[in-house]
Amino acid sequence: TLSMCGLGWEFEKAEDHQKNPWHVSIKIARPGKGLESCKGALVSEYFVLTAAHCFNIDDRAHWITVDMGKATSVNKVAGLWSHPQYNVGKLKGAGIPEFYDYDVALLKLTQKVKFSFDSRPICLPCTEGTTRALRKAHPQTTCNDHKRLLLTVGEIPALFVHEDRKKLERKHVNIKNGVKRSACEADAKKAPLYVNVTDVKQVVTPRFLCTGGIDPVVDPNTCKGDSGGPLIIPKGKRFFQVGVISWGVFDVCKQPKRKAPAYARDFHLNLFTVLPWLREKLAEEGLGFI
Ligand SMILES: CO[C@H]1CCN(Cc2c(C)cc(C)c3[nH]ccc23)[C@H](CO)C1
Repeated sequence: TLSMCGLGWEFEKAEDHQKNPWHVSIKIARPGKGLESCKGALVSEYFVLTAAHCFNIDDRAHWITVDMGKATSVNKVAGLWSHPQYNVGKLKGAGIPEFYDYDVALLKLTQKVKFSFDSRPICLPCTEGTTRALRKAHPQTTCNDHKRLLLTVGEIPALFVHEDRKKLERKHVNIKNGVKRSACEADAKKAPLYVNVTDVKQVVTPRFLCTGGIDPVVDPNTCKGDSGGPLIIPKGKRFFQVGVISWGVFDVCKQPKRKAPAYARDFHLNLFTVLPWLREKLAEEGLGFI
């Protein structure tokens, strides 16, 4: 059957993971180095989409586990593919210690996920599932139509999910995709590691979507632990992933008492900018890329 992507159970009594059935928690247990955690989104029967910066070059698949919220099982990982153009140290020579361009990765699970109330994939751009979910299912629907419908020019209402002690909280933000975009991106220079940045375009490449700040409204900010989670556009009771949480200027979880400054912005990898890589890696998943 054609599994419906991006469908969450909206009943008030529904469990968090039934409301956000794509949300996964990723743990990396490096021998002798403790535990690192990130978030991700289930995007097909075998694949989870997350951020490349969650992993090191020498991380092994068998150090990674994926938790979908069911108390019982965690999933083991058969493979890890970071985007080939991701290179965190690329600008070290220019005094820029961390570079987040192309910050996206796919994990392949060892077992196929049986879709259920609390495990179901989110809709990805330029797939048949998204065409159906957008109710634009006339055969001529193109990938550009998806972009036009999802990434409208202006402020785009979006959300991400923050996980706090197993509780999932939806955080509502605005993607600055119009006249407010350059102000959003300019605040990247306020990040602690970016004191040597002369032109913000060195670190905010065309691969990013920008949220946060206080204009038009105060946006909640991401924490380091939110890395890899999906940036989601809700549309007509369905949920579409347009970004991957990549990095932020200010980690609100590090200083929970402190109010986030107006320059606290968050940057997300725009999935429309990595479609060839997504198509290639997910070619066998039956997502029907258009
Ligand atoms: C360029 O300099 C900054 C890069 C990233 N930042 C850490 C960080 C990461 C890695 C990932 C996500 C999702 C974050 N959300 C908020 C902070 C934050 C720190 C600032 O806290 C330094």
